[in-house]
Amino acid sequence: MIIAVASDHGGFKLKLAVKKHLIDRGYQIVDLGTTSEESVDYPIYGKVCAEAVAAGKAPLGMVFCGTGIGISIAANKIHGIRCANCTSVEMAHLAKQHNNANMLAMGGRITDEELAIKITDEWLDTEFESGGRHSRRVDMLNEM
Ligand SMILES: O=C(CO)[C@H](O)[C@H](O)[C@H](O)COP(=O)(O)O
Repeated sequence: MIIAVASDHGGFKLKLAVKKHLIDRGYQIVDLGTTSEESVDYPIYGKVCAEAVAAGKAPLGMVFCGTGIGISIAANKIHGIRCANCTSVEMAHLAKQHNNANMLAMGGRITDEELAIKITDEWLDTEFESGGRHSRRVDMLNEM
């Protein structure tokens, strides 16, 4: 499976760590930037990654900034994107089980690499609980 990833400068190092883990797990990664810790603007990278997911170039996307907040806000501007900014394994579990989040955001200045990898694995390995109230609510989001 392909996963699109992107970050600003604040999430750059965490993106590299998570990217390595994803490659070790057998995923194919499309890295849409940034390419260093030089200061850049997170809306650009949230948008480009979300557009790749919305266009079907990758079924899932991951974005990283200093807090995960700005880049997730940017990603959620794109139709069809449900980007969850997660700081715990439980949030990652529910983001997939209830919200069917197709993008995960994390903050390089908030979450250390070890926890970020646990959050990533939980999000990837949890199934969406489809067919009931959660499907109805996700359908409502998709209609907005
Ligand atoms: O967290 C972020 C946006 O929500 C960014 O990654 C930055 O950390 C934040 O905007 C601060 O930016 P700075 O230019 O590195 O001070």
